[in-house]
Amino acid sequence: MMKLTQLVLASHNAGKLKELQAMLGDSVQLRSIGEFSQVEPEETGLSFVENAILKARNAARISGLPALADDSGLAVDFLGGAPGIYSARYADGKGDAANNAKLLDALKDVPDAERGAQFVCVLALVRHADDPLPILCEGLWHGRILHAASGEHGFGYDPLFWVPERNVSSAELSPADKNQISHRARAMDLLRQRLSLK
Ligand SMILES: O=P(O)(O)OP(=O)(O)OP(=O)(O)OC[C@H]1O[C@@H](n2cnc3c(O)ncnc32)[C@H](O)[C@@H]1O
Ligand SMILES: [Mg+2]
Repeated sequence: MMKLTQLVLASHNAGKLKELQAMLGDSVQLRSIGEFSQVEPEETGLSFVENAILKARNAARISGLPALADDSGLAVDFLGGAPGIYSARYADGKGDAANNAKLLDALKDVPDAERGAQFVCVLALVRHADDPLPILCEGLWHGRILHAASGEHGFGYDPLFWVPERNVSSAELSPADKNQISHRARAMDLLRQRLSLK
């Protein structure tokens, strides 16, 4: 693998950029695809892997730089793994607050024992738009869906995600703590190994 000093992050989500740059440290500079284009590609894949590759190729094509994409979401056991790859679009694109309200409603009266869920993160790295061998790394984070939102940190579904190993919601973890144990942290650990960073 060539030495990477600059990567474009194929994401319009500021929360992801912050977390991924913090995890990478100074070794690699992450530039946002927002510097190059405001148009978001349609996420037409049927899996996190397909959507991550699609976003990475699109960003590499637009920027001319090697590209990293993060496709992630929340899979809720009681909902058969939904919202899954549709997590960002769960409430028809109305945003995080609407997504969280819809999830709480879908789990109304569901007891704690049946509220298990996993955050999923797939990172895809392509060296150029037509790269025939994207690097793929995944991470899972097991927890439970709370009955009400709690905490101010993070983004997305963090206020509803109970982290059993810490007894807090993931929005109550400090950013540094979340970045040690999250689905994204696990995927990034693998990516760093693949790239011989560390
Ligand atoms: O596609 P890009 O531009 O990267 O940004 P996005 O926000 O649309 O990202 P996804 O398509 O991967 O959808 C991810 C969804 O899962 C949520 N999500 C992912 N990681 C999360 C985390 O660490 N904490 C809370 N919610 C998370 C996030 O809020 C979105 O609703
Ligand atoms: Mg998206």
